[in-house]
Amino acid sequence: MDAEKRASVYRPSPQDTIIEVTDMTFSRGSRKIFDGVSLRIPKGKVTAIMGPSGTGKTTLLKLIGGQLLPDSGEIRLEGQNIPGLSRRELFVVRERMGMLFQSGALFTDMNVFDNVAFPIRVHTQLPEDMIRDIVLMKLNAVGLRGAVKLMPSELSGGMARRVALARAIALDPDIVMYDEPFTGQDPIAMGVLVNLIKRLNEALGHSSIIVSHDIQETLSIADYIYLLSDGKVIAEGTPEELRQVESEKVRQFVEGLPDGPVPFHYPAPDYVEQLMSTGETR
Ligand SMILES: Nc1ncnc2c1ncn2[C@@H]1O[C@H](COP(=O)(O)OP(=O)(O)OP(=O)(O)O)[C@@H](O)[C@H]1O
Repeated sequence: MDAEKRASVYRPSPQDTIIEVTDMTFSRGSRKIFDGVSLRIPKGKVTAIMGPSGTGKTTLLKLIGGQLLPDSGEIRLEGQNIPGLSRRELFVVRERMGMLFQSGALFTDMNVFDNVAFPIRVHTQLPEDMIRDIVLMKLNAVGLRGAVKLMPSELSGGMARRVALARAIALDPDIVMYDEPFTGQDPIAMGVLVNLIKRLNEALGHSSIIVSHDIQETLSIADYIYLLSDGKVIAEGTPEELRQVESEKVRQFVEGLPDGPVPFHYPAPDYVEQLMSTGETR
């Protein structure tokens, strides 16, 4: 890339950063998941964290949310180091984070209204009439105000995901984290969610972080992407930039190829030897 082009390329700067991860390491047993990762999540934008399966994308969201502690390094939310916070401080910081996890199902014994009201009731002392207005506003934003009285069992998969999204934004978070938001959705529901995530990001001004395997959908709404592999950031940039990177590893990923420099198989002993051996496999 020539100097003039490079100068015009967008990079998150310290001024527009909401989360800064610096030289972070994290291991699970003897397996190093992160080996000195540094990245910035820009304010008000949609940032995608992508990479091969098992590379630690969900783990990164949990580290940012303070559910896991890194072995070393910093994870700063506008200056506050999340791993260094007390439980009480973390509770307050979490009000600023909305999370939409794939497994984060709705409470099945509560109707749509109570599901969305739940975090407001836990985190605030607001009177019920104000809670009602907020819940209706959030449901309206995801197009489901009319579903307010339904039980989760009466919703389609796409509707349930949108109610979960209304719940994730109930407290007007500064950051919304999405873990595989499109998984299991039919193409129409997926398109609705893709648009919704982008629209809400623009309308509400929060910063979105998306972890997803749905490469084309994610690239279509991401402002900035970090590609993780082997415990590190191996590429970053706008969707256009990543599409132009020539590294085979990046190409394999951006083009969604099942195999390439990043192997399909999780590291394993030799297959034939394992089948022939009588040793422990479980
Ligand atoms: N609770 C846990 N205990 C031990 N190891 C775990 C645990 N959760 C995840 N891991 C391991 O940590 C690594 C990273 O997992 P993680 O779920 O963050 O990956 P990912 O990139 O989100 O994967 P995928 O794209 O398949 O969802 C994997 O090797 C996984 O086996």
